[in-house]
Amino acid sequence: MEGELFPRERTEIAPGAVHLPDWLDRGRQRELLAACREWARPPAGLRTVHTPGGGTMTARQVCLGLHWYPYGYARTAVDGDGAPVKPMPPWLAELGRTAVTDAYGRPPDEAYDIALVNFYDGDSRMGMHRDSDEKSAAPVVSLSLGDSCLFRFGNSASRGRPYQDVELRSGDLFVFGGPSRLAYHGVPKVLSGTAPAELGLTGRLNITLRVGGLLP
Ligand SMILES: O=C(O)CCC(=O)C(=O)O
Ligand SMILES: [Fe+2]
Repeated sequence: MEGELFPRERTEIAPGAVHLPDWLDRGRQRELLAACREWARPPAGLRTVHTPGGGTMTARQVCLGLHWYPYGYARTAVDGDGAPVKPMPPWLAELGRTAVTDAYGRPPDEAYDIALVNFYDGDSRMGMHRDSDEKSAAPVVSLSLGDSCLFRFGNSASRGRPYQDVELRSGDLFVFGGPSRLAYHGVPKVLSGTAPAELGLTGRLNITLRVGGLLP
């Protein structure tokens, strides 16, 4: 919703977890969307992720820099077509650095070298989980495009309460690091049909930027 009575404000959801609404302007959102469409193409393109327990993730995913699979990182799409993962573009690493600087008032110590792009259609969700396969403690940077969603941000001890639900809209930035780096989080609901019409996206894209601490 635009033109609302009170502008949405920067909010610290938990220590080290910061929501910056409307961080990307429409032009930047369009550029990112165009890039996501290219990354989603084969080889090593968008795929369905299966978990070892027999589950299927409803959000489809493509990775850059290193390929995430449940539960580790590889240089090739080991659970997809086996092709080498696409490189992390320097401009995207720079966007991660700028995001952390804006969220925390100081730049990160390390360079962003991994991106996970998740595509959610109207029925997709993501269960509560921690981003714990990275060796670096650098904050996770999350960018949202398209449909809004309910993002659930919890605690580091369990998937349950206490947690807070935040609406993430197209262009929003969410950064979680420090004491919140290993907090459980998930996406219980995508709000279908809420994407800005001029973006031309049905569904939701989320891009998380991470520092692996894994490359030599
Ligand atoms: O889609 C989101 O907002 C969260 C994605 C996420 O948690 C992940 O990729 O690990
Ligand atoms: Fe995550």
